[in-house]
Amino acid sequence: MKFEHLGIAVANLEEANAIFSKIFASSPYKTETVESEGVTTSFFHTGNGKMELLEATREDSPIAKFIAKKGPGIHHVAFEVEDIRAEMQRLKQEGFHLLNEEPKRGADNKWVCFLHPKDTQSVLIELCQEIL
Ligand SMILES: CC[C@@H](C(=O)O)C(=O)SCCNC(=O)CCNC(=O)[C@H](O)C(C)(C)COP(=O)(O)OP(=O)(O)OC[C@H]1O[C@@H](n2cnc3c(N)ncnc32)[C@H](O)[C@@H]1OP(=O)(O)O
Ligand SMILES: [Co+2]
Repeated sequence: MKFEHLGIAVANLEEANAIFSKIFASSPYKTETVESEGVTTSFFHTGNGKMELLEATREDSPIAKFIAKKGPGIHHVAFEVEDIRAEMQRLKQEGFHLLNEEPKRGADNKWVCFLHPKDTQSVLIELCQEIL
């Protein structure tokens, strides 16, 4: 498993892009809306992995709920795997609760699956695999 990205929940993507563009001295390399998750994302390259900023597109988005409860901040950590179905099966057998039973299409050309934070020390973990 390899670190892939850190997901940051933001209230205003334009403002957050401006802040992180100054920090990284570069612009996001892409912006993408994933309607199934109710988010618009932007991605920055970092020296090691990526940073994903997420703004809610609707009130029932996980990002809208998170911001309403906790405010903007670190939302999830994503790890790349070679075979997402095999990892999902392995982790399910280990007793983790998967938040989706089938891989779903995420941003930046990935299949994704989330583990429930109640099993992972309150850290939402995303598994992802490149869509070939
Ligand atoms: C763009 C696509 C993709 C990519 O390609 O990178 C993404 O990153 S999409 C990211 C957005 N999508 C998701 O987060 C999907 C998975 N998340 C969920 O299914 C839900 O958000 C959740 C984690 C199951 C929580 O939903 P729900 O139970 O409806 O919300 P509550 O507000 O009632 O929270 C219950 C419980 O969980 C805690 N919580 C919620 N979010 C997080 C979080 N990000 N990290 C840690 N803990 C979280 C919340 O605080 C509650 O805890 P208690 O108060 O102790 O009960
Ligand atoms: Co993500």
